[in-house]
Amino acid sequence: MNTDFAKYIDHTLLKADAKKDAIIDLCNEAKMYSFASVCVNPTWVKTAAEMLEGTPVKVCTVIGFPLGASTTETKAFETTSAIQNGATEIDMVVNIGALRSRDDELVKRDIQAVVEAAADKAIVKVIIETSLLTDSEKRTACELAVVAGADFVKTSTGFSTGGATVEDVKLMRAVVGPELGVKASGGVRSFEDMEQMIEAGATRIGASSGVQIMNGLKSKEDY
Ligand SMILES: O=C[C@H](O)COP(=O)(O)O
Repeated sequence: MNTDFAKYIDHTLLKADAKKDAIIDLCNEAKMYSFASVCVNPTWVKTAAEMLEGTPVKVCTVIGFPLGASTTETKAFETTSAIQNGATEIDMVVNIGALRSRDDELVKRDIQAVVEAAADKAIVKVIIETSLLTDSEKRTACELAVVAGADFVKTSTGFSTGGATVEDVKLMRAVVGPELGVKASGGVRSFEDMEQMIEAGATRIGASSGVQIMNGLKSKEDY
């Protein structure tokens, strides 16, 4: 386990009403704590990239977010545009309806289009939205993400009926094997939550509570 816990965290602000000041604060916090990335909506990628230029903090954005119901062409265009604006991490939402309809070919093609658009300029994490899926659908989504060439699978948007659970992270890790990334996101609020997700197999944490999580670590160390 990497004990540099900050490097697990994608410091996230995806709320629709997030103002520019809040995005600037997010970037400053990410620099201060040396988080892995900031995760912002596409409209804020350019601002974040300018603020974080020359720092190790990456710019992550979301594609087909939060429903996953955009067309494949739209997701590919969003990806190209985000990369042009400075994103190097792409968190796409899988086509949940197609997955649940067992249209595995569309689900795979959708992911492949984003992977191809990202090429060697960005990594791709596939949000499968576990709270809406059966365990069998979770497994299928992870298998298709692997076949389609994704770099990570990710539990949740944080905008649906539920977030990350230890059981789902374990299931996803078991399906994708030891090499692919697994990102736990949605409802990770404390250092203890993060530790449990890492123990279960998560290699990245998506959280809007990144500072709170790190303060929890500090309290533990000071104890
Ligand atoms: O990773 C993306 C999620 O929206 C973060 O969810 P959260 O706000 O519950 O931490």
